[in-house]
Amino acid sequence: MGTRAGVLLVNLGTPDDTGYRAVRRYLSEFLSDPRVIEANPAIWQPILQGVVLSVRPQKSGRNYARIWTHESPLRTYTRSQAEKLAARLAPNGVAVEWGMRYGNPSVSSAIDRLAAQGCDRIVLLPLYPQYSATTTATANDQAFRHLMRLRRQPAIRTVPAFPDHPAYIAALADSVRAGLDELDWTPEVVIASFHGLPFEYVQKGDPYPSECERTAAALREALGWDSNRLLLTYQSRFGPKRWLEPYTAPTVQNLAARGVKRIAVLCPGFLADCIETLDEIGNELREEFEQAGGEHFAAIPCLNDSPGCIDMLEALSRRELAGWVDPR
Ligand SMILES: C=CC1=C(C)c2cc3[nH]c(cc4nc(cc5[nH]c(cc1n2)c(C)c5CCC(=O)O)C(CCC(=O)O)=C4C)c(C)c3C=C
Ligand SMILES: [Fe+2]
Ligand SMILES: [Fe+2]
Repeated sequence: MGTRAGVLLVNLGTPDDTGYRAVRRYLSEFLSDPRVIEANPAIWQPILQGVVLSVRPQKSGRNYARIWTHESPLRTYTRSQAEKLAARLAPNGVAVEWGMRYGNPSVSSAIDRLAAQGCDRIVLLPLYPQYSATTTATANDQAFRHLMRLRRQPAIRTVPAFPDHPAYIAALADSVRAGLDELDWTPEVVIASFHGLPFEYVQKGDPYPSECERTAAALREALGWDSNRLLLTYQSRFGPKRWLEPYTAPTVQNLAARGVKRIAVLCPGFLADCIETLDEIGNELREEFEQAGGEHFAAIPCLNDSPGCIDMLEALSRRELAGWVDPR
């Protein structure tokens, strides 16, 4: 058997459909991950399986239905990113697969598909620019859990988070310029809204907020903007505890209350549009801004499968493939 390298893109995951059962199954897997909810399972599981999963899937399912195409957008974009990256790396004989930490296609099945293509060396690329134990680490955990069951284990390299990688920042800056060029108005303020995290996780050592700040700082520099023009906020608070601040929604409502009429919002922590960007920002936040007196609201799309995003994935992959395949 020769040697072959493969790249595995790992994203968060998404329900198979918007119905109660599928959303419940997905949320149950997601919210049972001890990397995500760091509570004692003996206490958390009864709460999760009881009150949380009897109410939340209905509400989430309705929200998913508002953004659903023939499937979840997160799945469409992650698949397309993998296909386009595969075309870039095929000349070097590198295989590319994609998997989801929760739901389908699973990380295990993706590793098996790479092995079936002869890959004995795998680059694991979690699709999160900013490191968090709740995302990056659990994506890698899931891959290693599968390797524990393999007699013939591939060699593995994990791609570190890339909060200010030049190709990432260039793609983001281009996406902001393109998003604003489409408007016939100019935003007074642009908001970079990142997914939030319980504050306690940061106190325990999760470096996530400083990674978000690195991204915001690099993006400001690329655009020539200061911190009044590009604000950093955190969205998607879940549960009663304190999460990272400032929260996105109250920030936007305060801006409107202070007379700001025109804002644009981007979500740099998400490489693919999903419920959090299309619905929570594109629908809910827009309504909240308008109800508070705002007049113009633009949601800038995620990098998705844009050429800039594929350039970035290719650069990250090639750096980690060094020594495994001939450069270019
Ligand atoms: C305690 C709960 C959660 C933590 C911690 C958390 C961290 C976290 N999540 C993302 C990226 C995504 N999250 C998405 C959806 C989502 N997240 C939570 C909860 C926590 N996330 C829930 C309950 C949900 C489901 C949606 C809902 O019911 O409203 C998604 C979108 C998935 C999709 O199908 O579209 C992404 C992507 C990051 C980056 C992060 C920590 C940094
Ligand atoms: Fe989340
Ligand atoms: Fe949300």
